[in-house]
Amino acid sequence: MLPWLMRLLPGPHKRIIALWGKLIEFVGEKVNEHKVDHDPLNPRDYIDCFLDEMEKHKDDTAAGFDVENLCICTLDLFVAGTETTSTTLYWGLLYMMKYPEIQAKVQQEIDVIVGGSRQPSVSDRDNMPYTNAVIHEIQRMGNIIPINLARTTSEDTQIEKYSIPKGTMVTSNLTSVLFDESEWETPHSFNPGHFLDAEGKFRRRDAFLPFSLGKRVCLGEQLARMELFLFFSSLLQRFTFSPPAGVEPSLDYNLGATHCPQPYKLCAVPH
Ligand code: HEM
Repeated sequence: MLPWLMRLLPGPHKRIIALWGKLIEFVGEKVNEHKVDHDPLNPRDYIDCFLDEMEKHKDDTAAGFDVENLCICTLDLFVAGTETTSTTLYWGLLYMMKYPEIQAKVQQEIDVIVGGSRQPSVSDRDNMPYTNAVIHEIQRMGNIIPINLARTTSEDTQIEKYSIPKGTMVTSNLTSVLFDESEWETPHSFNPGHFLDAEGKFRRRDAFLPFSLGKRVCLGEQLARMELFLFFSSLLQRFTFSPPAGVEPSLDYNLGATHCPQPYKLCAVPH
């Protein structure tokens, strides 16, 4: 927001800007290393593929394939893909401590479908509707990006009676959808039943939008969903999580880059 103003104003954000610069520099070094042995016939990763695109579009400066963009996009993947998934797992373990009966039902499903002799795999997910529903409910209640990311309108836009001029910063309120009282049976309670039909089969819900939607929907949605399933089910396969004796798990949160539970202690007892 107002990047030119932020650069001029003194304050703690200066440190963030400086550290961000260092990270960009680090990625720049990696890009240079890639250039040394880059083989267009054998791209090894995202940086190699981007370098190929740069070569293809070298006469089209408007295409956006330049080193600066490559560094920022590479860093975006790390920034967008780490704290989001870990914060969701923090909420997940917290809710499992708070609702031990739900945790026990997830473990029961894991025991039946996966057993103890192998790790869960993504192909198990379709056979584990309860676990899947619990993960969806963790994401709904966790609501880790409550007002989504800031975007800018690329053209004059009319939404019902509202005219939004080109170049306006807009954010969409994901909280209003994830807790919509006309969509969810018990919007403010942790209830995996939101994602289960009468027969206990998994059911999708249109108002489940933690990854947003549309053209700028989360690029990593499929990866994140895989990670959440694998980490969550593997952890519960091996451990039962409970609060330390005499502690009532608290849903208090910090609101920073994400909506995150306050640091908490848990006991992990082998299952
Ligand atoms: C639980 C995990 C995650 C959640 C809840 C989440 C949520 C979101 C949301 C709400 C947006 C903004 C969409 C919009 O502006 O309308 C977004 C964007 C994005 N996410 Fe995720 N995300 C998660 C994990 C990941 C992962 C694992 C990656 C990749 C490694 C990733 C990469 C991105 C990128 C690159 C964007 C920007 C897309 C663009 O600007 O077009 N995310 N994410």
